[in-house]
Parts: sequence; C-alpha cells; structure tokens
Amino acid sequence: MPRVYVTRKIPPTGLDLLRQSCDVYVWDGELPTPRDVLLEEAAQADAILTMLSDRIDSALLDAAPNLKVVSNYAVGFDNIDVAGATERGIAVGNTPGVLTDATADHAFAMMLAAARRLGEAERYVHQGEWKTWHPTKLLGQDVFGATLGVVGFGRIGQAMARRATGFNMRILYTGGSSAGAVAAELGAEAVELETLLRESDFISLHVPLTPDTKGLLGVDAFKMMKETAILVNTARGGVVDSAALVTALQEGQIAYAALDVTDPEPIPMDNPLLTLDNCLIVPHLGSATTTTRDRMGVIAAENILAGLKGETLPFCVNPEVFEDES
Ligand SMILES: NC(=O)c1ccc[n+]([C@@H]2O[C@H](COP(=O)([O-])OP(=O)(O)OC[C@H]3O[C@@H](n4cnc5c(N)ncnc54)[C@H](O)[C@@H]3O)[C@@H](O)[C@H]2O)c1
Ligand SMILES: O=C(O)[C@H](O)CO
Repeated sequence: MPRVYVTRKIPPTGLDLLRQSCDVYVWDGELPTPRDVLLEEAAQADAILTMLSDRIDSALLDAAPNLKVVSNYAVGFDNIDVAGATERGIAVGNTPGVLTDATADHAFAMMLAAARRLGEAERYVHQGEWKTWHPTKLLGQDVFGATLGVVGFGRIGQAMARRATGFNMRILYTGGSSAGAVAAELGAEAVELETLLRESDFISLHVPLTPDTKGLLGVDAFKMMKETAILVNTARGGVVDSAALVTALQEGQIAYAALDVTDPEPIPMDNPLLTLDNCLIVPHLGSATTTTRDRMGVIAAENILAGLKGETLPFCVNPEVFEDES
C-alpha cells in the first residue's frame, strides 16, 4: 500500500478515508512535525498531507524520491514551492471552497469586534473597571451603512461582500478578474487600490500571499487610509508590512487593526502589536469550525487518493503535472 505521511492530527473523517487504501503515519504532537522528522518521513512517503506551518521547499522535495502528491490542508499554498514540485512531477493540492463561508464569517466577526472594541471591552470587565453604565466610554464605530473595501475579490472576498450587503454597506473592491457578475449582483464597485484605501471605513484583505502581494499594505498605503479606518486581515500576515502597521496604529494613521494572521506566526511575544489597545489579534482561526475542518480533511485525503492513482487531483494547484507530454 502507498505510504502517506500526515504532518498533524486532523479530524478523523479524512484520515479514515486514507486508511482504507494507504499506510498512514500521523505526527501526533501539538506542534508541527520537526523539520528533521519531516525530511525523514518525506524520504519514504508517496504522499504527504501538510499544514500551512510546514515549509515544503526544494530541499524537502529533493529528499523525497517517491513523492507524488503534496496535499495542503488549506486553500493557501504559500508554504509550498509549487514550481519546484511541478519540475519534479509532484502534484500539489489544496482545499478551496469548503472554508469560504467559515472564513468570511470570521472576517466579518473580526470587523464587528474591532468596530465595537470588544477586545478592550472584555479586558475592561475582567480587570474590574466596570463600575457603572457609562455614556462616553468604549465608544466604537458604526458598521451599518459604512464603506467596506475588499482587497482580493475571490471566493472569500465575495463572501465577505455578500455579508456586508446585510449591513447596507457600500462595497468597493480590487482584484477578482472574473467577478463582474457577482459584483453587479452585490452592487460592489471595482476601484483602484488607492481609491479603496482612501474611501473605505473598513478594509478587509483576501488576497493570496504571492511575490506581488507581499507587503501590499506598507507605509504609503497606511498614509492614504482614513484616520478612522479599520483593517481586517484574514489573508496572510505577509500581505501587510508589520513595521508600517505598528507605526500606523501608534501614530493614529488608522484607528484599529483586527488580525487573524501575522508575520511571522505565531507572533513573537515581544512584538509591539501585542502592546496596542487598538489591535485585536487571534491565532489564525479563519477556517476553525468543526464542520469546515472536517471537510478540509476529506478534500485533502481525496486529493491524495486521486494523485496516487495518477489522476488529476480534484483541487490541484499545478494541473500541468498531469498534462500528457506526447
Ligand atoms: N485566515 C484563515 O484561516 C484563512 C482561511 C482561508 C483562506 N485564507 C487566505 O485567504 C486567501 C484567499 O482565499 P480564496 O479562497 O478567497 O482565494 P481566491 O483565489 O478565490 O481569491 C483570491 C483573489 O485575490 C485576487 N488577487 C490576487 N492578487 C491580487 C492583487 N495583487 N490585488 C488584488 N487582488 C488580487 C485574485 O484575483 C482572487 O480573486 C488564501 O490564499 C489564504 O491565504 C486564510
Ligand atoms: O489557507 C487556509 O486555508 C487557511 O489559512 C487555513 O484554513
């Protein structure tokens, strides 16, 4: 039977599916598979089921002569050297779609939490500062009727915009080349990034991390944003220049940031963002619902099963691997 290495314990449905026809080895630590173990396991594996915290680079691919599939338990695949995998004929899979709504729900929740300062308010109660109802403390911002800027109008960006229609928001977006029909349905306006930054009350990031989007929001971008603007990042930490964000929050160039993702992850405990009251940070929970994580496991398993049979993965990042060379 083919040998499959799974770099973390995932929900059982996907693992059970794999076990029907593969020898499955699962790292059961709380932290990622250590690099040396990952290299040893990859050397023997026909397929690996990886997490976004695993670095799948050329050194690993070189150490894995039998590897046919790298199946990422995520829609994002910036942790994988896809070009390197393609050169070696290794298929790369991901888990798009099944996590779209969970991630958009989470982004919307973070936007509301930042607007209404829920992190600060919870600390206020826990620290015994709630003495009476107060007419002017912890005042936040209206979400209803405000302008939302969606950067990256793909699956999750569109799902975020759909939620915003229920709050009567004006919706601006960039990116999403084939999104015209959805944009028309939602009444969303395609604009240049600069316009989006200048006009939005809330800016929500939904682009993949690529060389083009790395540091997309930097010093200049924060200067264009409203002083009252709230940034929500559920994409990848690297899309934002962290140092510029710290300055923007400290100097009041923007009002607030709500971060599901940071650069690096986990955020080091001495990072200044952790000292700021106007920054809400949670540990990369976008897809973290029971049902969604279960579905991601099933897709990741199905990607492996197809690839091991030499079939195109149901969700393949580099389908050219399966193109007939003749
Ligand atoms: N926080 C989480 O737990 C979590 C969960 C799921 C996904 N994500 C992140 O969200 C990203 C988006 O996921 P998706 O399923 O919506 O992907 P998607 O491919 O459907 O959407 C991405 C969109 O970004 C657009 N885009 C790319 N480069 C751009 C640029 N420079 N400027 C503007 N737009 C650009 C693309 O055209 C596309 O429309 C993933 O790549 C992943 O990094 C995070
Ligand atoms: O890319 C992804 O899928 C997320 O970051 C985790 O679900």
